[in-house]
Amino acid sequence: MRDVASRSAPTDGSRELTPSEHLPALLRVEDVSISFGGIKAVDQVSFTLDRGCCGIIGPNGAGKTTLLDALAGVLVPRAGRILLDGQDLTRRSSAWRAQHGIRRTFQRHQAFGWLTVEENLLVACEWRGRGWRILADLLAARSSRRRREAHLERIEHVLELCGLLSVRDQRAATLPIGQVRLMEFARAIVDEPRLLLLDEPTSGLGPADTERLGSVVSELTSKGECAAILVEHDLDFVVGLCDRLMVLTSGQVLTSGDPAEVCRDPRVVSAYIGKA
Ligand SMILES: Nc1ncnc2c1ncn2[C@@H]1O[C@H](COP(=O)(O)OP(=O)(O)OP(=O)(O)O)[C@@H](O)[C@H]1O
Repeated sequence: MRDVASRSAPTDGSRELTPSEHLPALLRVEDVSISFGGIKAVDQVSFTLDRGCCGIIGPNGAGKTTLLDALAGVLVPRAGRILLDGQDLTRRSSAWRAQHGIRRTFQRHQAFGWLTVEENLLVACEWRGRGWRILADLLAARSSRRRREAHLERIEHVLELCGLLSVRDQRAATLPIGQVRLMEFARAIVDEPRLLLLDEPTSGLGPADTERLGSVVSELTSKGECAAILVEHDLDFVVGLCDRLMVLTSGQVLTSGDPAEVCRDPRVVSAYIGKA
């Protein structure tokens, strides 16, 4: 089965359109399959993403998290390929992918509880600083002190965006779950990712924080600073935020395209929304 989720692709998934027919897509997923024993968790899924935000919805067990795991390098597909800028990363590690601008948040939070909020973000910046961008970092800031200052400036900006300035010096373990999740989101965006993979980021957030998170994702993706894939059960949030929507059922792409149109698709209504 082939499906397409690029910003300007048609809803029937019949043809891939990228900004330039000559440039490779930011992300290309080709016939990816992942099994756990006899369970086909992801079954020949294909799509491309160049920019914007692509939402993935589907019933429990549809394969959404497994697909994100494959994109993040947590799982290796049994078949198929994943390409970033045309480069095959199917068998690359999570660390390699992170160094190349892929960031992931998890359904279950993975904070460094003993570090402060600011330190959690600093870890993300400093780690990347020792990676492939070290030369750029060295040119931008000739001493580690100056590099640290640049990171702190960026962190300050991201903490403000995410409404976390007032808790910057608090240990992550002492925060309520909503703020921990916001901090993890902040940590994922602090180092200016190219591809953001968000797994149920609104889980545990109140309405105000959900709105804040949505507006930050929208700002990042609409400016073209990064593209995002959003797995989410909150359909209103997904439809409001995403410019593409892909529906997974039993590991396969049921349909993809414009979110409002996809939600009107009778197959989606009966398989997912349940109001046929
Ligand atoms: N580590 C694992 N071992 C065995 N089976 C697994 C494993 N992870 C996922 N599965 C199975 O793979 C299928 C897809 O699971 P996955 O978690 O990707 O679905 P999902 O769409 O993210 O569901 P949810 O919305 O509940 O998070 C399910 O049948 C699940 O039970």
